[in-house]
Amino acid sequence: MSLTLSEVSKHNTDKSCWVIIKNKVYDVTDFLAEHPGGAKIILKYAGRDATSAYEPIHPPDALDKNLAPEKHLGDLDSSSAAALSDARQHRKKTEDELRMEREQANKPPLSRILDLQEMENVAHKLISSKAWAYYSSASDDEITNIENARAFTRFFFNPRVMRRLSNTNPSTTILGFKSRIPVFASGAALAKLGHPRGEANITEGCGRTSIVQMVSSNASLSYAEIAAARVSPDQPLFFQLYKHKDQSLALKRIREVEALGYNAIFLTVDAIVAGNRERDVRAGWTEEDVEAIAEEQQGKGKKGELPRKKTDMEELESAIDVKGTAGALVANDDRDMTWEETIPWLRSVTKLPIVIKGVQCVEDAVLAVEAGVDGIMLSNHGGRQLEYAMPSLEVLYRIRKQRPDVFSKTEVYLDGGVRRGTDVVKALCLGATAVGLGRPFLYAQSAYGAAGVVKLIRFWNVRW
Ligand code: HEM
Ligand SMILES: Cc1cc2nc3c(=O)[nH]c(=O)nc-3n(C[C@H](O)[C@H](O)[C@H](O)COP(=O)(O)O)c2cc1C
Repeated sequence: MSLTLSEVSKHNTDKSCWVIIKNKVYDVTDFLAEHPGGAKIILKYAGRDATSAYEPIHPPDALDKNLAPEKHLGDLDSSSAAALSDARQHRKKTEDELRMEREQANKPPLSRILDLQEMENVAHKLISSKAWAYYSSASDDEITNIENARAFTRFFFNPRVMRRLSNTNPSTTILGFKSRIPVFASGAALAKLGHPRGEANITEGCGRTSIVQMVSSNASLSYAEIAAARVSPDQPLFFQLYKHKDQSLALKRIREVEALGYNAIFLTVDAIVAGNRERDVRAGWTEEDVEAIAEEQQGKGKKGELPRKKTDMEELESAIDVKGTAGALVANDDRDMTWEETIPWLRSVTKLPIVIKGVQCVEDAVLAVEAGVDGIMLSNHGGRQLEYAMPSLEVLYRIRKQRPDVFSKTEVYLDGGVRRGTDVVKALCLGATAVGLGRPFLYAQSAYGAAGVVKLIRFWNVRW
């Protein structure tokens, strides 16, 4: 069936809500209540094109997976599609888009980038303010995020000399999978916000440098697309699991990644409620304001008549509470996970190795070992969840001091603030098997695609 813009525009309420995504029309009326991002955000696009809001934050298979075939109403007719494309092309660019274009033209060559901070600076200039806010923000006053990195500055080496070093080899194994250096990409959502190829850049970069990528449950490509981006079929991929509160949906997700050949499950346990990332929330408002101005300029606002200003109470109640880009990502997470029930359940449904991601104190490291997991990942989600969680490196140090037996019973990984080769070495000296990096991979792929990811790994002077 082919539909016109005018037909679609009639379905613009919660009683009948149609949206256009990439020239296809969907009836999302029944889905409104189920949407992890909330109904209001979809209603904002009811009866019109939602592509630009939808695309960067949803994997391409989200609609197929979640809407019954009869809700896929058909294509826009060719003249409507042409009208939409024309409107898109002639849309006045925002200040932010113009800035990004300017910066892209002046991007420094990758060979001139010497460290992760420079890579981050380039990414900051190139990506949208919304992407920057989502990637860089952390909870509340961002203390834990800052301290994650600063913790590394509190530990010094006790350097030993006169040891044979010409034949050193930094490679290791993580859960039995070979890794060129003891570093991997921690699962971080929505890589497409920073670069159109998104997570596939990280997959290719990790494949080329023989390190492992952990893929986020909230990746912006489908898990299949990411698996397909591997440089060889045996390139290992770990899967970061957000466990859905509906056990059968959680199982469906596990079965999907098992079938695709993913090699381990990293169950995230530190994000069962959304972190309070205020910079991320503010970025959403800026976007809304820009849209409102654009609509006014394109004559969609009610020109001539002064709209009645809402009372403060009306404004408060009608505001779309999207909690930033991140707010909805964990909306369906299981909030009742326990050591006693969740780990045995996970063990019973999968043979893949299980790692707990988000251990933040010595006591829980010990409980994780007792629960029999294959690895523990000391992480506070890059300071994005519980503010004043202790820096991951400090937790590692405390485990080393108080419960060194943990290291002989399971593999211990860490992420949060790792930015230099010396940070990696400090974590290894304290007993970690390997370390993960979150933001740096997002920045590297945003700025330079897969080449940026390769460069990021090469920063640590490992030549190949
Ligand atoms: C504009 C029209 C939109 C449509 C038609 C739409 C549709 C969908 C669909 C079909 C899903 C998959 C549900 C699932 O996997 O359980 C989904 C998930 C989601 N949506 Fe939307 N969405 C829209 C806008 C938005 C916006 C603007 C946001 C954020 C501010 C958002 C945030 C999310 C999140 C966080 C998820 C969960 C992703 C995941 O579980 O992988 N959506 N949406
Ligand atoms: C933008 C962004 C998205 C993230 N998404 C996820 C996610 O989907 N699942 C998850 O377990 N952790 C997620 N994390 C946390 C990372 O896996 C990792 O723990 C953290 O980024 C490490 O800190 P670092 O950024 O200082 O390296 C995310 C982090 C960032 C910055």
